[in-house]
Amino acid sequence: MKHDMPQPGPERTQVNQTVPRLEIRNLSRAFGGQVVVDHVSLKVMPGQVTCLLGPSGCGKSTTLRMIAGVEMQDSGEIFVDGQLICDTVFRVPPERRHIGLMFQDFALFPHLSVGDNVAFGLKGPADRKRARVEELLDKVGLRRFIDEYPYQLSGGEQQRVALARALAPKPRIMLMDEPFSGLDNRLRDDIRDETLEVLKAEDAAVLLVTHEPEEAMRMADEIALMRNGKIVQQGAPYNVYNAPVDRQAVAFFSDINVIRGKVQGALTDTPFGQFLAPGVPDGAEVDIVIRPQHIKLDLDRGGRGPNPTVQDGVAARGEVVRARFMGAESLVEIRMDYDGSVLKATVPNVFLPSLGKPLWLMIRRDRCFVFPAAGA
Ligand SMILES: Nc1ncnc2c1ncn2[C@@H]1O[C@H](COP(=O)(O)OP(=O)(O)OP(=O)(O)O)[C@@H](O)[C@H]1O
Repeated sequence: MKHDMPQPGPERTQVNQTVPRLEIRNLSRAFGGQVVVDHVSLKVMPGQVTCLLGPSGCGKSTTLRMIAGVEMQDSGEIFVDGQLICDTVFRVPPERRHIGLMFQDFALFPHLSVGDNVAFGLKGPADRKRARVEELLDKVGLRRFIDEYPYQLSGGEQQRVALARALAPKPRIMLMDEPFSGLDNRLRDDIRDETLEVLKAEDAAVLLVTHEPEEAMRMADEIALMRNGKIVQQGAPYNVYNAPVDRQAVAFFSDINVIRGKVQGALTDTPFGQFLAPGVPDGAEVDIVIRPQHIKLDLDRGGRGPNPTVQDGVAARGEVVRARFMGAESLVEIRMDYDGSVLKATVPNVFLPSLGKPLWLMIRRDRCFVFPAAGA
């Protein structure tokens, strides 16, 4: 098959808000018979940041490398602005894809000034190049360093120069692979916010790879949650966090508590009251999954707890087996009277109960997820 089509180029770019800037369809790749990317499909619109989020080794970087063109897929297609740039036969070479790259080891050229680093990928008359370099250094707040050398800059400043360098040729797509992982925590938050602002202003479509849920939540318009080479869920951070597809998806974002129950008549009884389990056959087990911040604690009043409510259901009693002060909150672990299991609750830091103290737990029913029991 021969594809005869014009090559993509920035000068031909027309922003079309209905055609994805980047689209991959059914991208797959195996190494030595082991499938590491398995029919991955996603779309990124201009000006949108999508985070490919997943544990180490799930195939995120391989997906990014195929889009960049430095790795070939075994099957599937890649489109930019609706035009095919790569399938298993046709392939636009990496340098003609107009894709900006920013990786963790973003190394600037040490022998070039900051200005020359940013100008590196630019073509055209010197005054136009200079204007673009100044514009970008302004955006990242580093214009004053234009004639300095990388070694004179802090890690965070170097990161911002790397961002300016990647954006200088006005890439239509930016691929970022764990770009902030070399920075310390406080600095990282600032750089993330600044980077986001610059990326939005440049209107590139951004695909950012990370294994950190906080980073994805902070940066992404859309999260694509990846596991074992597949995208298991995709959506706005709010939806992925609040309507997870399975127990593992909940656990990827936070600690979890699991209460197992047996289903009878689409309901399951628990010490916290009944839960709906629609579509689950009688006798099957379900896991009721709840995050520690959605467990409420109440004091024991001579062996009695709070009255049941519609929102929080019935209270169940337990005893504190561990309480740790975490700064903004305390993590309290409670051994439950009903089966000896230990549930975790996080509460604002003013509350730090002593060991052995009896407490009553209530769970936010609207924040519980009911899934078929894992391994059942
Ligand atoms: N060139 C290669 N040859 C053989 N195996 C590879 C190659 N590249 C990646 N792999 C394997 O493919 C799997 C996915 O790797 P990949 O780097 O895409 O994962 P990742 O999700 O980006 O992980 P990390 O966050 O640790 O970088 C891993 O098991 C890795 O060892």
